[in-house]
Amino acid sequence: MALFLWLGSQLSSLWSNISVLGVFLTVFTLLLDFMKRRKKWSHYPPGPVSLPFIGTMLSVDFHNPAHSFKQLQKKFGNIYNLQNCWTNVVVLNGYKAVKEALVHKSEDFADRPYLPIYEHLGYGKKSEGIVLARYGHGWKELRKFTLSTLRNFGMGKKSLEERVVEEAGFLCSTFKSKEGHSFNVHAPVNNAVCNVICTIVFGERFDYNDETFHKLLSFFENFLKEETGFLPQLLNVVPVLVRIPGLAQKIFQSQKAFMDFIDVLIDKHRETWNPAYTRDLTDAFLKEMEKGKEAEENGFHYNNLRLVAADLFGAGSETTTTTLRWALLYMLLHPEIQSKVQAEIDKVIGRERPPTMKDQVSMPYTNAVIHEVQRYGDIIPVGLPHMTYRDTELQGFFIPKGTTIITNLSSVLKDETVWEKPNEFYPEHFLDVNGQFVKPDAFLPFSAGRRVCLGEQLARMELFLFFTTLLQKFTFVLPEDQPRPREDGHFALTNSPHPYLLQAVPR
Ligand code: HEM
Repeated sequence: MALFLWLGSQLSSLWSNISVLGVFLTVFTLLLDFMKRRKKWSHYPPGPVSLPFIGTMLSVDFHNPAHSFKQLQKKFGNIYNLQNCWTNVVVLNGYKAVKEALVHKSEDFADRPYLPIYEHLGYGKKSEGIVLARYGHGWKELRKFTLSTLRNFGMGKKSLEERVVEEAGFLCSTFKSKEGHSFNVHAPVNNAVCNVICTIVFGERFDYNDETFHKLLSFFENFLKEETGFLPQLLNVVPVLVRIPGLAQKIFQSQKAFMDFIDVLIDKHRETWNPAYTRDLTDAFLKEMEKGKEAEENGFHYNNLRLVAADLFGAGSETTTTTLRWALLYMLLHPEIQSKVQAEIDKVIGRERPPTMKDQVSMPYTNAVIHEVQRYGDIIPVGLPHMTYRDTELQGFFIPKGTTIITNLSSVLKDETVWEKPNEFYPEHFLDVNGQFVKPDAFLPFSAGRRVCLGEQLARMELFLFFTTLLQKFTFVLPEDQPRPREDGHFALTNSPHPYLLQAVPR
């Protein structure tokens, strides 16, 4: 009995000790969390109340961040702060704030935050590719190399232009094979756009019916879905979670499969490599790698080759495909605009000769329509995350080094202080009173400054050549049995149209 009493008293004292310890730990953790979230700076941008541990993450719908950012802009103004757990985030809204940061203070805002969710793909301190690379020597070297290689392969010159025109021909044949029946343009347009990147990176294109090609494209589509929503955001700011063995591979299966695919293509390529003859970007990269230690230190090693190839696929395919899908959707919704574009094509190019980039200057209306598709389609609404490279100041606010910056491009492309009809499809935004093409400064779908889209020239060439070739050969109509397509988009890093069907009637 005495033993039981003694045990009981020991247990109760242990329990009260545990309780005290628990209370102490809770208070300590809350205090630590409070200290980490406390802003010690004066003139820091305002923002919503930050909750323990999760900060302001509940203030943002990560499936539609542009909408949340717009609501927060109404409350806190053009520059406000958010807190993803303990990561400081500042969101920039409207043309003035975004331009001042990206253009006038370009270097201050040129860094990228480190994103641990990509570690399982081989991304790390010495292998960053271009898109996610921290601002510095390695990024500069790879960006310079990629830009000059693209240029040498004809970016802005005739040979790449010819390849795009040829690909537009294949795309037209696929549309023609539908014989006027309703179909979804997503897959064929994606095939055509991916083939342009494939030609640049691996020197070859795929047949649209190729099984391997279909697999690659479906991995990539899921790749984007996997990095959308609350969970990836959480894993990026609490990296210890993403480093739990096997977890990233499980959550990001398609990303891994996509990367494995890139590895197979590079390995196949290496087998047939001849240093005397550069076929494509992979060959040019392999040649740099041969230059030895210095080249390796500049970032020319195998892992970066995989990441640069993946970057070009990632950044260059979905973006252009989505823009073209919006373009055809707007033609269905605005047949009178489609007719005006076709009239200009008939006048300047005719029905037979393929379009060339030289035609662009003589086609202000078509050019205005393509620009308006990019503005209104708003395909990368919240840009890619930047990070401050040093302490800086913006419109009277202090922003410390290492702050994650969101450049809300949607708020620029639809800035009510700049555009006459921000929420309508209105090609006249890009025409002067004489019907000549003009480009307002707030046209920033490719962003601006040091991290401006590296593929802008290529993308603009693809948009012009694919769009004019398609409208030269077909009139796009809404099938009678189909509802009017939705004009609002679906967000998964890009803002893309909901699936729709059309009929391509040969002209
Ligand atoms: C309509 C098509 C496209 C749009 C709207 C677009 C838009 C963008 C945007 C908004 C960024 C982020 C810039 C920033 O961080 O401020 C970006 C970055 C980038 N884009 Fe594009 N892009 C398009 C096509 C392409 C193509 C075809 C390529 C490839 C050849 C490409 C390669 C890149 C790369 C490599 C970056 C990262 C640049 C860096 O961090 O230095 N893009 N793009």
